[in-house]
Amino acid sequence: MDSLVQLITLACLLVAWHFITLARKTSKRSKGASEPPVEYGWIPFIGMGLNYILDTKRTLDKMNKKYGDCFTLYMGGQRVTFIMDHASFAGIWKNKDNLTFEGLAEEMLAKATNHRVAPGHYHAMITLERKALNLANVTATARSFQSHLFKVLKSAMPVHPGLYQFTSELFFHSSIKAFYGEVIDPSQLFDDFRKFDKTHWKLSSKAAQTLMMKITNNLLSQVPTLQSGLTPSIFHERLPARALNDFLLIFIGANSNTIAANYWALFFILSDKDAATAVRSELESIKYNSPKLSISETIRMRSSSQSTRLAEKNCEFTLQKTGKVFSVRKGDTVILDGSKDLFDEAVWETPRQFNYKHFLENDVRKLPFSPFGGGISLCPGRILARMEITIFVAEMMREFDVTLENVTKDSFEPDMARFAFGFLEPKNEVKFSLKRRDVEV
Ligand code: HEM
Repeated sequence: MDSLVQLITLACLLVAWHFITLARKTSKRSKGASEPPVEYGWIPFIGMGLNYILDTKRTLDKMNKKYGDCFTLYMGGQRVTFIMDHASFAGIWKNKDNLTFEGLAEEMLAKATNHRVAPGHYHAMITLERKALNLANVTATARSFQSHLFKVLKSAMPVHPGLYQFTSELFFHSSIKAFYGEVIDPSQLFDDFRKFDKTHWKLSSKAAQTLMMKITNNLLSQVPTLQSGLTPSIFHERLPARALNDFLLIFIGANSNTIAANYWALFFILSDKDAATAVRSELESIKYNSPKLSISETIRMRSSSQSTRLAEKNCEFTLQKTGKVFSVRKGDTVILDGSKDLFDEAVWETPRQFNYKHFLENDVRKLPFSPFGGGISLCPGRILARMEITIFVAEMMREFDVTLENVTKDSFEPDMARFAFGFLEPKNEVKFSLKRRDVEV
């Protein structure tokens, strides 16, 4: 009996091996001359998928060192080509007929929400969102955000174990009120949001999907008619209920990025004497240069977003730094990752250190810096995000003397878990104290 089991096991292993070898040969066979080098990894089918999920940054750095600025990783049966030369991004973004975004975005949304939008629906939603986030609406939302923030700051401040939790709660409260109006009670949403925030980068996580549905349902039950905040102008176009859910979800999800950005901006400015002095002196005037520069520098230090495209046809692109032409196949995913150039010693004076002068002394258009993506998927919330961060930092520093306690090397460490999915969170909480300043605002 034992030997029969062994025989069957051996036969199964042989058949499996045959298919694995066949699959690997097939996927390697049609490699064209100008295709980027491919890394298949050791595990059949999964390929480099596990390495990438477990430690994205390390995997990309390793591959970049091995192959240069363009390479393909075979992951979960798919070919994903990475381009790490920022100078080449503009050309990719311009090629919007061959390299598209919508299908991928629908896929990501389906994974995050467990709901597949109707074909073409994502495009309709985003078009509406772009229209809604026009300058007038964004300015009104930012003003509303400022007044809600101000109200909370004026009231008795709750005690928090650390600056990140404090920032999250304060920002979430004020931004949700700014969007959905006075009727909403953000405290009913916050705990679920934080749980979601901790898991959402694992887009296919069941827990993240359940939490997101809970948050949107809670939100919808609180704001059935959407009578105030920014939302009425958005919903003039009457979306069906399901679309409304997706829509709210995108807005809520965007908070993850902005919260982390607010935190790091405040933290970096407060822990850098020069930056803090420059920002404080400008808060008294109407000139707001230093906060803006510090925010750009914060984004450089801690954003980790990628820009993703799907190849609709076989197509070619040129790597600007080397002039080398590469091709991708129809169906391949193309990911633009600018993280390496954000720390390039040839570009930044002190690449690993917060230095707001990086943006003072350079023409931003010439820097390898596009944290909000580009082309058809350029972030529609970028202006609002920058306004909110500026307001947050300004109000905090105007209202309080904020003292960071026990700042060590560990306090500067980002948590890399969210790398490639947006702004990095801090790995460690920083204790702080607040002393109200006696100023008229
Ligand atoms: C610091 C804060 C933020 C950062 C770093 C950020 C970054 C990004 C990036 C990198 C993309 C993808 C671009 C691409 O694929 O090329 C994106 C897309 C997007 N962002 Fe943001 N974002 C932020 C805040 C916001 C806010 C506040 C909102 C909404 C109010 C928002 C809404 C969106 C939406 C809807 C998309 C998808 C666009 C599309 O599918 O065409 N983001 N963001």
